[in-house]
Amino acid sequence: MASEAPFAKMNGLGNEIIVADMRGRADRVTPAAAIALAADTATRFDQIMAIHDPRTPGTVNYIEIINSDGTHAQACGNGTRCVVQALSAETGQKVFTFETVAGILNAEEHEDGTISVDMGVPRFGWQDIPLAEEFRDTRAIELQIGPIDQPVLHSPSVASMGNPHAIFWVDDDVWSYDLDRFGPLLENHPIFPERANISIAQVTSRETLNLRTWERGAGLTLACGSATCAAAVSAARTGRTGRTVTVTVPSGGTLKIDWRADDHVVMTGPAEWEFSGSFDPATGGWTRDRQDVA
Ligand SMILES: N[C@H](CCC[C@H](N)C(=O)O)C(=O)O
Repeated sequence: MASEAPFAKMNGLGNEIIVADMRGRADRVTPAAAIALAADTATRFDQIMAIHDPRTPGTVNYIEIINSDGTHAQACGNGTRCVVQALSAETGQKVFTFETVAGILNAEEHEDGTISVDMGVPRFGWQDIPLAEEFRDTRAIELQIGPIDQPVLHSPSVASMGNPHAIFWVDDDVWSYDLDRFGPLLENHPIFPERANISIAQVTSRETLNLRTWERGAGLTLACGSATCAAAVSAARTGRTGRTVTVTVPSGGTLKIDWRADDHVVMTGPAEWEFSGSFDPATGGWTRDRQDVA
């Protein structure tokens, strides 16, 4: 058995995150370990952010992102803020360049403790999402759920923030939809060969949105950073809002999204530490650090 690795249970606006310190070791967090940690109420999480030694000069760490079902994700905005806060608390460093499977990611902790993550450039081509068939205009694709002549949700915008997103626009309260019922059907719809994160968005002004997300591989979450970015850019490119918006997520918190003139999407918000422990990356067996016990 490999030795135990330190971890911190954190959250980004209620998005449940485990930051796993895998620096200085060659093993990986296994899908079995992820599934075991997700099944335990104390360590229940939406994503594990596994911090590994850097692979590329100019980056501080390689980060692997694992969903609660044991599958991998290419992006996790809320988790990235948690990684920044954990590393900043350890080293005092404020500006970071990470590498993920989707590329290079820059992030910065501000004086007030909030953290901005440059989530990169959104992609809108149907092959980039990816979709299973050609759609020239991904601002609204043909996809609906509910009765054929009276769909409950229809014509989502789709976007890639490194990971696939579909955003369904609604006029009324985002809470009036059974996302726990529609989410799994849409996540696994054949139009999305790599599945997709499914969101419902209500535009409340030129600068504000309400958003709920069913996450691929994790289900309903209290916040999803990359979905917030995908919703913000989709709202702007469909003329619903300007390029800077504040998005209210299910936890009641807000994320600020700025789709900059250079096409990069910058997400700003908080991160919160809950407790620390150590775990076995092969099995998910874990213990809480003693100083955390009241
Ligand atoms: N919670 C994450 C997104 C996780 C996306 C993941 N569920 C996927 O498979 O793409 C965030 O804050 O961006």
